Formats: sequence, structure tokens, C-alpha cells
Amino acid sequence: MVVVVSAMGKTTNAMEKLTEAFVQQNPVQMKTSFEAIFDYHNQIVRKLFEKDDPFMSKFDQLLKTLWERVQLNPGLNYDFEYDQIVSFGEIISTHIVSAYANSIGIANQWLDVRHLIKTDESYRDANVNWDLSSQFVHDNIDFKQQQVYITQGFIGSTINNITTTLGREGSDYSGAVLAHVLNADSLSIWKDVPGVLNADPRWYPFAQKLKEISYSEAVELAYYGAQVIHPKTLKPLQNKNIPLFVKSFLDEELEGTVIRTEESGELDVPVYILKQDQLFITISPKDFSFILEDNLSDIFAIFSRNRIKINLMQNSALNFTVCVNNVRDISKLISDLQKDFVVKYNEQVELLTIRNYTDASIQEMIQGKEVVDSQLSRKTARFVVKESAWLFH
Ligand SMILES: Nc1ncnc2c1ncn2[C@@H]1O[C@H](COP(=O)(O)OP(=O)(O)O)[C@@H](O)[C@H]1O
Ligand SMILES: N[C@@H](CC(=O)OP(=O)(O)O)C(=O)O
Repeated sequence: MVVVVSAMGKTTNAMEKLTEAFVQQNPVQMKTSFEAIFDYHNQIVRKLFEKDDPFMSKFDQLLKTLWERVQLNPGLNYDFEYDQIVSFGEIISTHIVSAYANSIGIANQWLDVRHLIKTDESYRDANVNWDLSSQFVHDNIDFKQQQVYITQGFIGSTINNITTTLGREGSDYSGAVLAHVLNADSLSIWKDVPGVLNADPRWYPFAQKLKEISYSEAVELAYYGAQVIHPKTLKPLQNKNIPLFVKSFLDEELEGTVIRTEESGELDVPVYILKQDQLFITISPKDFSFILEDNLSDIFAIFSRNRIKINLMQNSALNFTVCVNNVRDISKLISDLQKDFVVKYNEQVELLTIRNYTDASIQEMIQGKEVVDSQLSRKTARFVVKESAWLFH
């Protein structure tokens, strides 16, 4: 068994704050962010280990290395600095879990996944080099020697051993990469929900569990933004027909959801996916000309260069409209677009997708909402709506 562990709790967000402070060279914020990370982990390890346990000095050493890393001068490549710092979340969590498991009799070996998963240099969104990764995984994992390995999700490294990350929530994907190259019998992802539900329960109080779904349906749900599964996770599993179990660590006995072959049947309820904090952008040529293939190709090139993913797109004679995540780098995208196009945008909108929709489900969702844009296909209804409270009865 290979156990892939993510960072603990909200550590990745805390690491992002530390990175921000580091890049901006804000010493006060840096100290506050670091202390928050230290205190949070320290509280956990003090519950798991005695004061004189050798792991305690290992833990101090790990945190010291993080602090020393942020004493360096930041380079100009934000994404590179991000990966070097944020990856500590998984390094720390795996050391804690591995040492604790060993201490309670679950013999395991800690592995640095950066020796296994090799990627290109696309910091913050690195692409896996499958051939090299497969070779290194087989060189480092031998179930005849060791039955349980504990390693990091979310991170990898380049051929020069520089740390990279695979995109937020990327631990699911790491699990799938390892399952694929090891020809695993199955992959289980342990979450704080009973399985894949037909909506995020934090937002929709009537969410119900889906028992079984096919890979392609799960890909669709992940693509539209169902946060429970990282969109890239399914392909490596589907390619080798490895079933994915989504289970709850709050109650291991619960059956969870299984995602497998196409015979798994169709969805029998509508699935609601909400993407919050969106930006709705309208792009038009400056000279009142039509939106044609040439403009579209220029527009896509700008999005691709800025590495901004389009969540929804639509075009008319004079306008091309998109909905994107309102992320840190968006102002750069807007100014690039403005060089050649007239750009208008609407902040504070949300993108709601209803997969397997019915008239009643659309009614329930959009009643009382201001709809900015909509798109309907045979199986999927999508609405860009103005941000306002969601009230369900
Ligand atoms: N369709 C869905 N089914 C289940 N959970 C969902 C769904 N959409 C969003 N979520 C949210 O995903 C969370 C679990 O995914 P994630 O945050 O990646 O877990 P973890 O951080 O434990 O890996 C749940 O707490 C839930 O709020
Ligand atoms: N720690 C990373 C990777 C990850 O998968 O996280 P989580 O398992 O908490 O979704 C992140 O927060 O993005």
C-alpha cells in the first residue's frame, strides 16, 4: 500500500500567505504567517509524541528549514518561489504521519515523492513525465521489502530536482499517478464527506450521495468544478481501469462512492456545481468587426499565455464572453486583452452548472437570482448569476 498524504488542514492556504509575504518582503507578515504554521503543527505533534521523542527534534529541524528558506532573497519568478515554500506543507505532514504510524506499530517507510514523480518546469501547474516517473517509482518501491510507504501528494520535482507542485488540490492526482504506474488494484481517496454528492454540502443543504458513477461522468463533474475530485485524477485511472473509491475518514464503514467503467450507469439525480468568485468578461474587436476565427485565435493565445482557464465561453457577432476564476494574475490578462480588444467585465458573479438538469431543478436554483448569461445543452445547464445569498427551503 502507498499512502499519499496532503498538507494538514488549511496549511496550503497558510503557506500561500507566507509565500506572499516573502515575495513582498514583508517581515511582519512573514513572521505572523510562519508562527501560525508552526503553532498549528506544534499543537498536533505535541499530542502525538512525548517531549523526548526523537521526532520532536526532527520536527523542529523541518520548521527551521522552512524559516531559513524564507530568509533568502526572493527571485522574480513568483510561481517558482511558491512551489519551493508551499511544498513544505506536504513534507511536514508526511513526516508526522509516517513517524506516528511507525510509533503505533504500522511499519512504514517515508518516501520523498520528489524522487518518484518527475515533472516539467511549469511551476504551480507542473506536468508529469510519465516515463521517468514510472522508472523512479519502480526503482524506489518494492513491496517485497516494505508493505507500506507514506509519501506526499501535490508535489513533484524537475529532472534537476527542483520542487514543483501539480496544482491546488493536487493530492488526488498524485494518488492517481502512483496508482497508474504501480498498476494498483484500486485508489481510495479519504475525504470529510460520505462520498461524491450531488452538490457541495457546504452550499446546498440537501446534497445526497452518488453510489456509483462512470469515469466519464466523474470527469464531467470534476471539469465543471465539483471540488471533491481534482479534474486530472480520472484519466490515469480510466486508462488502466483502476476503480476509484471516494470514502469518508469520519466514518470508515460507510460505503462511499465508486467511480469505474462506463457500465456504471447514468446519473439519476441532477448534480449542482457552483464556482464562486468568478469574473465575467466581454471581449469585442475595437473596430466593430465580427468575432471570427482570427480574433478567437488571438484571444485564446492570450488566455493560454496567461495560463488562465476558461470556465465558460460564448460568442455572438460582436462579442466573445467568458467566465474565469477571479485569480491573482487576472489584471495582467485584462491588460493584455485591452491592447487589441474592448474589454468589459463583471465581478462578483458565480457560475452554476446543473448536470442532468430538470425544469424543476433549474427553477429551484435560479429563482430570485439575477442571471447574467446562460447556456443549455442536452445534459448540462449553466448559469452565470450575480452573487447573492443562496436560500433553500
Ligand atoms: N459534489 C461534491 N461532493 C462532495 N463534496 C464536495 C462536492 N463538491 C464540493 N465538495 C467539497 O469538497 C470537499 C472535499 O474535497 P477537498 O476539499 O479536496 O478535500 P480534502 O481537502 O480533504 O482533500 C468537501 O468538504 C465538500 O465541501
Ligand atoms: N495541499 C494541497 C493539495 C491537496 O490536495 O490538498 P487537499 O487534499 O486539502 O485538497 C492543496 O491544498 O491544494
